[in-house]
Amino acid sequence: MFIVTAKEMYDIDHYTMHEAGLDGKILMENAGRAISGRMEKFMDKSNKITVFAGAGNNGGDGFVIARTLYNRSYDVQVFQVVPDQKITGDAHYHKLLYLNYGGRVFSSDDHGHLVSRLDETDVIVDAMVGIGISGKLRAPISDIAERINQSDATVIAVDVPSGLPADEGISNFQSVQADYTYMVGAAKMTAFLESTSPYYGGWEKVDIGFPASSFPMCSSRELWGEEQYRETMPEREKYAHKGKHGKGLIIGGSSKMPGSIAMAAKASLKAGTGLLTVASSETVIRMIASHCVEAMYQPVPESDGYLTDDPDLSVSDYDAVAIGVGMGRSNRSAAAFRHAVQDTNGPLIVDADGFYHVKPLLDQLAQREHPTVLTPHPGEMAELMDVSIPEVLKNPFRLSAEFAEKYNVYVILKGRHTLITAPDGRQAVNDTGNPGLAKGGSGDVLTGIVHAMVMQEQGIFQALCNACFVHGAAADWMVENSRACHDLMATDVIEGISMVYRAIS
Ligand SMILES: NC(=O)C1=CN([C@@H]2O[C@H](COP(=O)(O)OP(=O)(O)OC[C@H]3O[C@@H](n4cnc5c(N)ncnc54)[C@H](OP(=O)(O)O)[C@@H]3O)[C@@H](O)[C@H]2O)[C@@H](O)CC1
Ligand SMILES: Nc1ncnc2c1ncn2[C@@H]1O[C@H](COP(=O)(O)OP(=O)(O)O)[C@@H](O)[C@H]1O
Ligand SMILES: [K+]
Repeated sequence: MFIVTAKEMYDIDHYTMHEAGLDGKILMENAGRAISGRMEKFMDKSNKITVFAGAGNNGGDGFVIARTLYNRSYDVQVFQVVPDQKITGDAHYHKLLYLNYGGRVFSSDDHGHLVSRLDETDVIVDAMVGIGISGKLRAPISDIAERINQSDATVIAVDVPSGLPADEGISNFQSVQADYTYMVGAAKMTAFLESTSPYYGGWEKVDIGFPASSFPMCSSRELWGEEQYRETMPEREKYAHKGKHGKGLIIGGSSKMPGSIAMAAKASLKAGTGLLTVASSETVIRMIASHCVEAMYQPVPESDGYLTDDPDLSVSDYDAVAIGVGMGRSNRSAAAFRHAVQDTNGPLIVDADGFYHVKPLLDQLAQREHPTVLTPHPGEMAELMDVSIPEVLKNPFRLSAEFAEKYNVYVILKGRHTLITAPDGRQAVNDTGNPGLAKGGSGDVLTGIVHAMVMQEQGIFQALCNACFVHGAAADWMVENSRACHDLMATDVIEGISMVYRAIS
């Protein structure tokens, strides 16, 4: 499923109507029909349905929904939230059809009727404003949005909850709070931002006949889910040997944080790494070796509990190197990062305090021949980019794309909706995971899975998307079957990897 900005959606519309030749009235008919069919799961014939229709094509969708439901004998009324003369074009055509079928349209200026109808309404259809919104909701629609939000009815939004644009970058907004949103044709960016996604309620996408080819032409952003995982995740060959599945190195740990590297190492092995070496201090190795007996261990010197560089550590001998987990921010470790950045001869994954150490090396990352993968959460991303955390949360798509391109890195911006960005601008949002992951150690597990995935036979971008998918799906499986969000531990997530691999292939 593609994720679009308003411009990209309008480009898809334009291509469909003007290149492929499908009439806009038919698109609107398809949208309204698809949504009215699906929303029947929220209601029965005894329910009262009230459609709020605006002036644009979003309102047009509302008139099609009203006609379709009216024609199926539902008790439907439409409240038009703009004067008659504002309804033009395809929306006007569908308003007339609805009237010709016997439907009734009322003005939202008739407050008495509006209030009494809202009191008895079971289902509200919000078709006031879609992706054509500019700025904050204006009166009277802003007042009606408030009334809708106070009502007890089930609120179904058409395309977007009125008040939200498709694009990221907003902070001052007012929106209808939907229980469920039917997004037309493609998912909209704001469905994945922390501040706006809750207004969508549950959601799904409805297909209305846009040519499949129009989406990749206009957007390079997609939602990554089970379908994409199944399509891209490589099978293990019958004659596979351990060398085929990656000889990996993980460098990290400090005496204060020995567990991080243990979890990353276990997750890497669980996720499929053929042969794993853990480079850490002797102190850390003594603490963790019995917890991950499958790994090999390479002691490196330490100072005051922090790793220092070991010039004899042959990072170039490995297929992928992950560095940073549990390492801390001591300048004693800086040389170890320079060494890894200069000499690693394959994908290099940097996580956690590693960002502190690679920030001065970003220009060197840009010159690397092999992929570099950074896995920050929003706080770490803000620090890397010298912007505030609210700025990152407001513009995750744009900031990730700018950073990835500038420094030639892959960025995994972690969160409820983890965003994966390639240096060429491709982006994917991972669909799996739950609040049980909001616990120290979850990120270390992700690093281990990423480390394993980049060594399997798949494109690097797919590998990162599949790593995020497996990480979230493992947590989901555990929460559905044997844990709750409260007690889910990062080590449980490692256990869940097996369940994902067994259940989905
Ligand atoms: N072929 C297609 O195009 C298809 C489009 N589709 C559907 O169309 C939707 C896009 O339609 P669209 O482009 O007509 O814009 P739309 O979202 O209805 O908004 C425009 C209206 O909103 C108003 N308005 C703006 N800002 C406002 C504010 N702050 N506060 C209050 N009002 C505000 C603005 O008023 P004005 O500024 O003109 O006075 C104007 O009346 C899309 O989301 C999908 O549902 C599907 O059917 C598939 C086919
Ligand atoms: N509410 C949530 N829903 C889904 N995934 C989440 C949620 N909270 C955290 N995660 C995931 O958990 C991981 C947390 O990583 P991070 O913050 O680096 O943790 P730590 O460094 O403490 O191990 C990320 O992969 C993130 O996407
Ligand atoms: K809407």
